[in-house]
Amino acid sequence: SSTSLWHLTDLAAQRVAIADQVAAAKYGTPSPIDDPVREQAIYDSVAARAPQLGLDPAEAVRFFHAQIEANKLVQRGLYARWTAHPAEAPTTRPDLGQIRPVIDRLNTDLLTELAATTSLREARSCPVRQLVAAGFADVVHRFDGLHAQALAEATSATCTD
Ligand SMILES: O=C(O)C(=O)C[C@]1(C(=O)O)C=C[C@@H](O)C=C1
Repeated sequence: SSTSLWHLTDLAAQRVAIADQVAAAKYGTPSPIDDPVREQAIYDSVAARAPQLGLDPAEAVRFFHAQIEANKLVQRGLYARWTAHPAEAPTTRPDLGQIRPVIDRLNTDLLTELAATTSLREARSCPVRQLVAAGFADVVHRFDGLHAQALAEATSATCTD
């Protein structure tokens, strides 16, 4: 099992960072930010894999709900930025079909690390440790305010109250 929340937090930060590519893939296309079918597929997959990792499916789904809300927070923030300042909008459009496998991999790694951090996430010290880890990740990933806010959202479901 893990001795810190760092790896889990770094994985969440990588998932927040990849939202930039997702937004660039969808911006200016008819594909909406929200894809409920894709979200449900993630929740179903997470819930199905949770028990063999010793995780409560509902708890695992709650954690991934926060990851997806964080991702959408970045996408919406970037859309607003790009609409207000078209010069900042991406000039090339990545293929969502190539980004989702990377997200799938991050989801798998997050689920594994969620299981490895169960005792840390249940500890009284969890909230302050999570706050410190997220602040460190903001610096390591050079996050701006939008991405730092998203990582705060993503890590809001780490500790089990
Ligand atoms: O895969 C997408 O289309 C995304 O926008 C990423 C993501 C996610 O965080 O996994 C976020 C919003 C969508 O509703 C579905 C999934």
